[in-house]
Amino acid sequence: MATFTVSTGTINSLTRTLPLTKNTKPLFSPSLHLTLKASKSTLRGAITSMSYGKELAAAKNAASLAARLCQKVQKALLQADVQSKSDKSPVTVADYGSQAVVSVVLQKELDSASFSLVAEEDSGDLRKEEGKETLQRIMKLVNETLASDGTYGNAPLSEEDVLAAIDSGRSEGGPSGQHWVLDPIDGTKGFLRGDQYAVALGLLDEGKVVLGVLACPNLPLSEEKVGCLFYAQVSGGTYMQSLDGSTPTKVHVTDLDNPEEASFFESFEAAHSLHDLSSLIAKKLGVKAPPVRIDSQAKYGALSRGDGAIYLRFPHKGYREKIWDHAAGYLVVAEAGGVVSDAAGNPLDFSKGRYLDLHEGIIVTNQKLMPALLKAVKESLNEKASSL
Ligand SMILES: Nc1ncnc2c1ncn2[C@@H]1O[C@H](COP(=O)(O)O)[C@@H](OP(=O)(O)O)[C@H]1O
Ligand SMILES: [Mg+2]
Ligand SMILES: [Mg+2]
Ligand SMILES: [Mg+2]
Repeated sequence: MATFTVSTGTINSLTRTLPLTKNTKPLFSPSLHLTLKASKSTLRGAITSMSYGKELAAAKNAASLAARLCQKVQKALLQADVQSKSDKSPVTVADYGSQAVVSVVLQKELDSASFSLVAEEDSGDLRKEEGKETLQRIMKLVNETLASDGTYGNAPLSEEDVLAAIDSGRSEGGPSGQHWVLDPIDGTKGFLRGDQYAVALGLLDEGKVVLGVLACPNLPLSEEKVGCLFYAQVSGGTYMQSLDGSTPTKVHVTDLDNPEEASFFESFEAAHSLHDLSSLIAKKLGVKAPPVRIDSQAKYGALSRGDGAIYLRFPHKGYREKIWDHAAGYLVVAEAGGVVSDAAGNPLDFSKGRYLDLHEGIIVTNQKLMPALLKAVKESLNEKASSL
C-alpha cells in the first residue's frame, strides 16, 4: 500500500493553476490536510473477470468523452451558453451535449435494443423555436467530441439524432431489468462558477447499483495532474485514474475512528443543503476542521480516496433527491469501504424510479464513524425540530 500525503499548500497552488475562466477557488479549506491513500492496482479482478466488464469499459469511455466536451465548454464559458429550465435550475450546452455523448457511446458499444437510460435532461426546450441556435451548437460540439475519439465519428449526427440521443434518457428506471442512470453535469452551478463538477454515470441491475463512474475534470489527481476518473463495480472495489487513462489505483475511504480528526464535505450551495444543521452535527461530533464545501458528486469521489471522512447533505424541506445525483457516487464510496445512508441509517433505495425516498437527508462516512455520526444526526434533528 503506497500512502502519500499532499499538503494543503500544494492543493491550493494546484487549484490556482487550473486552466479555468473565473472564480477558481482553492478546493480545500486551509486547515485541511489531504491524505490520499492509494494502493497500486494489479488490475486483477478490476475489469476483465467481472460480469459487467463490457458495460464498465463502455461507461468509462462515455464519461471520459463527455468530460472532454464539458472541459471545452467550461473553458469558453459564455453567458449565452446558459439556458433556464422550467424548474429554474441552469442548464448549459454542456449538460445537453454531455448527455447526448454518453447516450450515443453506450448505444454504440452495447446492445441498443434493450438500452434504458434515466437521465436528468430532456430536449423539450431545444425543440422550441428559441432553442434552434443552441441545438446547432450542441450538435457541433457533440460531433467534434465524438470525432476527437476516432472510434465514433465516422457519420456525423444530425440535429434529430442529437435530440433523440438526449431523449433516450426518459426512462423511469425501477426495480427490474438494467437501467443506466446519468447526470450529464452534476454541479451545474459549480461548472458555471469554474469550480467542481462531475459527469456521473451508474448502472442499475434489478434495482441495485452495480456500476458507478464519476468523471471529475477539476479534481486534483496528484501533485502534478488535475482530473480524475473514479469507477466502481459491485464487489470489485473502487479505482481512480486520470481522465486520459493512466494506470488505475485502488482507493479506500479513510480508516479514521476519531471524529475530532475528521473533516466533512457539504454542498457549496446553501440552497442545496442546510449548512447550519451540518455545523451543529459537526459540533456534536467534536469535528474541529471547518466544512469543505464543493459542488457535485466530486464529494463522493474525494471521500472514496480518504480526503475527508464525512459528507453531510440535508436539503431544505420538500426537496426530493433524484437517483442520478447519487447512484454513481454511492457505489464509488460503498466499494471503497464507506457507508451511505439516509439520516435514519437506512440504505438508499435506487429501485423506486427517478426519485429517492429518504428520511431527511443523506450521510456518508466510514464504518467506524457511522454509529457516532448517526447519533449526532439524530440529536441535531431532534434539537432542530424542538426549536421550531
Ligand atoms: N433545492 C435543492 N436542494 C437540494 N439539492 C438540489 C436543490 N436544487 C438542486 N439540487 C441538486 O443538487 C445538485 C448539485 O449538488 P451539489 O450541491 O452537491 O453540487 C444538482 O445537480 P445538477 O447540478 O446536476 O442539477 C441538483 O440536482
Ligand atoms: Mg440540474
Ligand atoms: Mg445533479
Ligand atoms: Mg446535472
